[in-house]
Amino acid sequence: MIKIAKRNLELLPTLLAVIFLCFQVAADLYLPTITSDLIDNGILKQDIGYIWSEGGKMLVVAALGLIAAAVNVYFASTQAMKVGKKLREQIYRKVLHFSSQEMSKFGGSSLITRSTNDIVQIQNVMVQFLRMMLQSPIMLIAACVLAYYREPRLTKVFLISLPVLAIAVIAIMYFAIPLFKSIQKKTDQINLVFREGLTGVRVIRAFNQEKREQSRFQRANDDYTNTGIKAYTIVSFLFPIMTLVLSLTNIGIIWLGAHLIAQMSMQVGNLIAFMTYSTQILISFMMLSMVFVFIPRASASAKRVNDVLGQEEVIADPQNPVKLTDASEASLSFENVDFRYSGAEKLTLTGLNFDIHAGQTLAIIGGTGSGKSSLVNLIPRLFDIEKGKIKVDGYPINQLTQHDLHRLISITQQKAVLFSGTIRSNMQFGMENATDDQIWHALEVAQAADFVKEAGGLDAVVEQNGANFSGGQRQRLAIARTIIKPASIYIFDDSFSALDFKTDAKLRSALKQDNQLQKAVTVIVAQRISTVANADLILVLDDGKVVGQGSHEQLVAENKTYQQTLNSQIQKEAH
Ligand SMILES: Nc1ncnc2c1ncn2[C@@H]1O[C@H](COP(=O)(O)OP(=O)(O)OP(=O)(O)O)[C@@H](O)[C@H]1O
Repeated sequence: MIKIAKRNLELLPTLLAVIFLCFQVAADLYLPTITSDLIDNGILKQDIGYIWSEGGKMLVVAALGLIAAAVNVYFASTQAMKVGKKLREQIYRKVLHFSSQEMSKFGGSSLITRSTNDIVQIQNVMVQFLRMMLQSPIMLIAACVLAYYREPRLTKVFLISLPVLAIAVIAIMYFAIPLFKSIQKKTDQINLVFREGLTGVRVIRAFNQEKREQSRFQRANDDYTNTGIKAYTIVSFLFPIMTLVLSLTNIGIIWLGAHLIAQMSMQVGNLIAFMTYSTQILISFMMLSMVFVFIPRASASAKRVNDVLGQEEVIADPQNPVKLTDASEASLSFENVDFRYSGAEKLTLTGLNFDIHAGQTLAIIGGTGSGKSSLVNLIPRLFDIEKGKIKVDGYPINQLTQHDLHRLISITQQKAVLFSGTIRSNMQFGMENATDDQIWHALEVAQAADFVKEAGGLDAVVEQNGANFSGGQRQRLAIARTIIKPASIYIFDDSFSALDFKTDAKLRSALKQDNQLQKAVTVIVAQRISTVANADLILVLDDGKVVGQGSHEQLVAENKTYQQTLNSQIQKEAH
């Protein structure tokens, strides 16, 4: 919490919040003194002039206290909101740089909880800190001193009531704090189930699994609700205990005070003032204890937020990166590359060696799970290799900043991802200042122009995840976005699989004729031989190893795996 406060609170507004809080406390503490004077010197002596002047003073002090409180609330709340805003921005920025390893460490649902619910906990405690946490101790100490100064004989009552209250607060904290901490984890679980249900809603309905999913959600929801009920039930005991102690304390004070007044050794005004201070002491004590109940929950949240912000990136930029020059020509080479997913026993890819140059196409073919996507994901450094060297345009990729490396590469992932917006905004992801002509050209090459025209042109709406387009249309839009970006290496990871044979052939021939792509290296991952047959170099992958490498003709003549794949596909088509 302290770390977050230090980094994100602004000095001047925080200081102003504290200063106005002090004014408010001073006003609250001054009021009982005026009341006491008003009773002893005004009411008891029936001095109407004095009553008017002290009454006026009370009004002014109360009004000033109110204004100070309002100003304090304004600065405390705006600061807390700003801290929340900064934390959300920092988390989002950080997450955008996370590799898959870091993503899977936290999990998407937990990252959402951390950037919403956890930050709200921190915000709430920030407001409490700038109000109650500072106000309560100042008030508590000052009211104790002033009460003692008013009537030391009555302070005996506190020797019983304060320890009773302290024991009650400690007991409540002991039971409630662990529950508050676990509530955050349970929120993660609710989000996880909810998110899975939302993304898989069609599958759930198609398999008639609504009841099963509903009961899975209910379990997570019940778990969260029951923990919350338990925690707040325990905390709710604080108020009755506090009211009881407050009433008993007042009875004790009145009882003792009445004796002293009867003995003529104390004035009525003093008793009234003392009782006000006593209420202030007990309320401050309770506020302070409430804060101590909520601090652990917020500090658990702060830890969860700090864990994300402090996460070291597995894939880091080099300390002295090589600068890109315009002179370099497109090329891609793998030298003895081995790769393994973190925690995996077996190497996912072994002994990869190839070299490909501007204007050439590299195709990667292989069965499911053979390592095709893993291989292409190594090029933009989505994962780091264990051994060997990968060079893009002659630069070893680990010597470039990731920003520079990503400038050289344009990729269509296996699962086409589109963002909500318009066709134009999605295309501008590839090139920020793309003109309409450039966008239409990319759409033509990607065989997407026709359906985009039908959908209403470049301003046609794209729903979340591109849900208003078919799988094949989404793939073509993703391909167009890849093509529009000026790059040295164009990667299409199984991007043609949802296209029919005719569109696939037309698209590949348009890619070959495109000026931009002719100067670049094209990498195509595919399962269909027809998609890869025209490539300059074909890698045949099997279980992470290259079992064949060469042109289509060479592989047809010499490579068994390739021949088997070809035969099985010819037979399939014949059927
Ligand atoms: N993020 C990951 N963490 C751990 N293992 C992974 C990860 N992604 C893939 N794998 C494993 O690596 C191997 C290669 O997977 P990869 O996705 O590269 O295959 P692929 O040839 O692209 O398959 P497909 O054609 O089905 O897409 C598989 O055994 C898979 O289980």
